[in-house]
Amino acid sequence: MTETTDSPSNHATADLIDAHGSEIDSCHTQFRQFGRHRSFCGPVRTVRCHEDNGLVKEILNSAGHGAVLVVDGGGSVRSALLGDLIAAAAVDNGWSGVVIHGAVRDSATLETLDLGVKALGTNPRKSDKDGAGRVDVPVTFGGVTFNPGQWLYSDEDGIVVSATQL
Ligand SMILES: O=C([O-])CC(=O)C(=O)O
Repeated sequence: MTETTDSPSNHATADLIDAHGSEIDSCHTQFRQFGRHRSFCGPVRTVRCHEDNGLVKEILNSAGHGAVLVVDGGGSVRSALLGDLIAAAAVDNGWSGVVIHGAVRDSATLETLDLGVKALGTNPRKSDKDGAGRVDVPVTFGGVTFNPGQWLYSDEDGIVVSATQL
């Protein structure tokens, strides 16, 4: 059987670490999977915010061009930074995934969406929408600094980040 070269299945994180371990970083945060896409990859965009998802909503409502939005919510699970409506907008706008160092809600619906979603956990409480935070700045968690423009590969085993597309 022939597999296409851009299939995420060719980018198992364990294989990437075995092949490129000294050049790529592996995030040690233990995320849960939420979206229907268990394997996803793409160039990194970032948001840093705290219990306010105004910027997350704005960015995921703009064209994603196959990118992965990495949201550093400071690890707070006191409110959700993503729910089903914003996630559906991300699908419509061509994002491949969202990694949230924080919480999501509407998790049953997230399971049905053609999107990769990783987050620490869930909380039904919604976040503020003041738009406080920063866009496309380096963000750090799980021993990894995620820089806009790097490539992120995610699957059931974890998340790895490379300076270039692998
Ligand atoms: O609006 C929010 O804060 C999150 C949410 O519930 C959604 O995306 O549907």
